[in-house]
Amino acid sequence: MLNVTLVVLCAGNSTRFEHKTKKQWLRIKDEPLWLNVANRLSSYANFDKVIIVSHKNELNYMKNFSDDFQFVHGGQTRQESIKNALQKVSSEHIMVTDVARSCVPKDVIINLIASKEKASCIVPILKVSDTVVYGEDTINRDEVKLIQTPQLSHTQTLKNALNTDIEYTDDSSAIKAYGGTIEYIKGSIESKKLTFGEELNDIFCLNGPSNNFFTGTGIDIHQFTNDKKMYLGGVEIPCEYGFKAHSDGDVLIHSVIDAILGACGAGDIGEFFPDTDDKYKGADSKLLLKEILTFVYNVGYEIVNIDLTILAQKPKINPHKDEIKSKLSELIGIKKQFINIKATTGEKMGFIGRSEGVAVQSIATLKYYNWKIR
Ligand SMILES: Nc1ccn([C@@H]2O[C@H](COP(=O)(O)OP(=O)(O)OP(=O)(O)O)[C@@H](O)[C@H]2O)c(=O)n1
Ligand SMILES: C[C@](O)(CO)[C@H](O)COP(=O)(O)O
Repeated sequence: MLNVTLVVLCAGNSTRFEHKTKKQWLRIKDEPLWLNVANRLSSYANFDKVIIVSHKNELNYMKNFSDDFQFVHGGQTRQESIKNALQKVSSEHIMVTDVARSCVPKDVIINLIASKEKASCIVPILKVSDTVVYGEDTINRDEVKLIQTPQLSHTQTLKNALNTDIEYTDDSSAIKAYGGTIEYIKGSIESKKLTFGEELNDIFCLNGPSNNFFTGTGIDIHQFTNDKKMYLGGVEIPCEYGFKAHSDGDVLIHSVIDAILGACGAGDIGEFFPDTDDKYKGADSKLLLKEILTFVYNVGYEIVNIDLTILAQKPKINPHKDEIKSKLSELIGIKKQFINIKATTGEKMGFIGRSEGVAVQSIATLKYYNWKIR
């Protein structure tokens, strides 16, 4: 073993990226970028361990993709994320990389490892050939270094250096401020960081997503109660009953949420909004759907269509179908033509037929966000 742990930082919010999908979740065929980076870098060297630092909302979902890595929660900042990972590192050295640097070549990894005893922190850099102006002054460009990742640090020195309230933008700045030594090696233009949306055009080393479609089903059932208003698909339906539930009881939205989660392999509504959590008591299901959609878009999907069937003896659904479709279209952000609503009674049989409650079955189809054609 190398006595080096690889840490892949994937806990950022991709705020400056400004795409619906976060950088770390762009698909390369069927592989999210974070997994592509982790697999590729770990194939270049025999790391003791590979740690993936994940956004707290995405950690459980990430675990579905690989058993080969250890997953830890990220923090509010890049530095906090590294500190969380450091708690799990026992090797003498640590290599920290940004998932946003998706095309780091093998020779950079090999050179970092070969230099590991030379200083507290080994840093790949690019020199600058353009004229550089700082404020009003043209400065000596030979003195300018563009600092890249991955950086390889002595683990204990990095721990000590980050034991501070000062926020550093990279590991080497913290180690330098702590008094550690730095060794610069040649970086690579291929290690360019993906920060802004338009920089996607510069990523040549990666294929786009596969054209696969993903289908999920959802079923929800709620019993009538006469002390609540009835909501179906975010629309208030005039009826003597509402639905007994921890939330507002919008059985249609709950069923659609489960279908969407099913299509992207993300479990079910209860895993996101436990009915034991007081936070969701009386919750507006439109907001729950909004939260699920943010998650689903963040992790790389788009919604193609939704088809659903409402099983209800009462109320009559037909007069409300169009309004429900319009509301769903507005909430989900797909055209009305991609939403279909069917309704059926229970023919007076069973709990539907006896007008004890309503069930909704939904099917959702999803595809990957195609970042290559934007
Ligand atoms: N709290 C954070 C913030 C950032 N990162 C990671 O640090 C790297 C560099 O950050 P950046 O490229 O700025 O990514 P984001 O923080 O996602 O971008 P933005 O600042 O635009 O939100 C990325 O791999 C990012 O996932 C992290 O693990 N934890
Ligand atoms: C660590 C880094 O990639 C070195 O250039 C850079 O400082 C990260 O900055 P960000 O604002 O967190 O993207």
